[in-house]
Amino acid sequence: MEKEETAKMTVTGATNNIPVTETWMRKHRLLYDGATRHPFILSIRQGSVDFSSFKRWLVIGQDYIFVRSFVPFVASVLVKSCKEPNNESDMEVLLGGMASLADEINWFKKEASKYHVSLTSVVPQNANVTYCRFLESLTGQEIEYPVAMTAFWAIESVYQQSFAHCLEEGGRVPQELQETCERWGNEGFGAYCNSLRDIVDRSLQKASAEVISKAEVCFLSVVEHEVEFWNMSTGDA
Ligand SMILES: Cc1ncc(CO)c(N)n1
Repeated sequence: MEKEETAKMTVTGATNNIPVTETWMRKHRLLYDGATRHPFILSIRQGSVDFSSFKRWLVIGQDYIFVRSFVPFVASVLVKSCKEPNNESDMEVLLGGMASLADEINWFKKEASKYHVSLTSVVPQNANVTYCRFLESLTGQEIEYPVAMTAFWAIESVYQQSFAHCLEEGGRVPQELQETCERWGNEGFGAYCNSLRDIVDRSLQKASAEVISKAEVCFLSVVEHEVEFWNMSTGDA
């Protein structure tokens, strides 16, 4: 084995046949599950969630604010992807992501009017403000493509896997939250997350050890922000 390869392996723990994202998932499983199996998510799955005005305000109002900040971040990733070699399929996947965000924004508006949540007067909670700032910090030109892509994949995947878990056999999702769970937990969204993951793994194959470890740190930050996002459901975040 070449010296350089050995160094790379030490940093990432990756071997030739295990994708980097898979090594992260194994290494950080507990933390990751802390997000996808958060007590709030489990309460949705078990049907014990109290979908009172406060929870609606969280799932609709706070997430609407998050998604609005997510759009410029995704746009910045799209711009980066255009400068990558062999970018055609990346661009298409990211454009698809943009289209689904447009759809999401409409859905939030529809839900908001159904439940009489005023989207323009929702005040972002601290955890949300911090998360949105984190997204903004990742839009700069100096952020490498694999690092930004890692954040993008992690943000979408945590959400997809959380809501997919609610829909798995044995769940008792309340009727009013069924559509929410299906929106992010459906198989198509899962396939989209896998495409994002493949882009991350491919872009990391060519990356330096420094970029790979930056991407790993970024992955961990996303998971922590997701946990904090759901911690808002207890009202003392
Ligand atoms: C907090 C949060 N994370 C991820 C997503 C996925 O789009 C979302 N809508 N909200």
